[in-house]
Amino acid sequence: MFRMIEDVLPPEAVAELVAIAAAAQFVDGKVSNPHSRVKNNQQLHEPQPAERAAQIVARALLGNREFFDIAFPKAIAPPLLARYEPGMNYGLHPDAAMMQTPSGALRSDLSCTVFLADPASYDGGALRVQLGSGEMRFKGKPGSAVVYPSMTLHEVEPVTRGQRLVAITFIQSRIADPVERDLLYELNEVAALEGNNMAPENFSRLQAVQFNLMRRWTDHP
Ligand SMILES: O=C(O)CCC(=O)C(=O)O
Ligand SMILES: [Fe+2]
Repeated sequence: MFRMIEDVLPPEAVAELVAIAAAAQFVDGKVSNPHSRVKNNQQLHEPQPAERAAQIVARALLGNREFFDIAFPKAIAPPLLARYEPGMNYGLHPDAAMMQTPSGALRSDLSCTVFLADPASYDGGALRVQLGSGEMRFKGKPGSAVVYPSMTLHEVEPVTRGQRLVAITFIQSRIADPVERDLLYELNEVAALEGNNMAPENFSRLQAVQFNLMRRWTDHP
């Protein structure tokens, strides 16, 4: 499932992240993927500002109802600020299945980019997700986020002007299977939208289906 979520971060949070990025040192993005031959960006590596940035973005995502409903998050990797200057890109790649985080290993089911720069302020730099012989391209406004399956091949197109600043993170979902996750999201949405129009006894039966699918499909702790 591919979802753009608007206004994950309020303008003040975007401004704080932009200020953190402006004041901090960025390093070659290869620090976290030393063997990558396609990663050509920069990332924030100074512990204190990186921690503050991660906290702002993680809190906003986990507090966002739409994100919660779509992702069924069990754990998220500390969001990382990444920067692309003219000439930088991140060539076509899949995201690793397992990642180490301070709170343990995480299986990456969903990937997320939170956009922090005004799309008019840079050229290029779209996130392009390959879908067979088709594609989806995302270049969101500041504070918006795109959530997409980590199993896709995707790339960040070369930036040719300005600076692309984003926060990126990876999410382990309580529902590992993408088809099951999307089915339950749809069912929950329809139940939330139409439940009040149903006879109460039918709504209870529908809820039993929602809850029992959740029991069957979620990872056991
Ligand atoms: O910068 C982005 O939007 C995505 C970067 C990416 O694909 C990654 O870090 O794995
Ligand atoms: Fe990626």
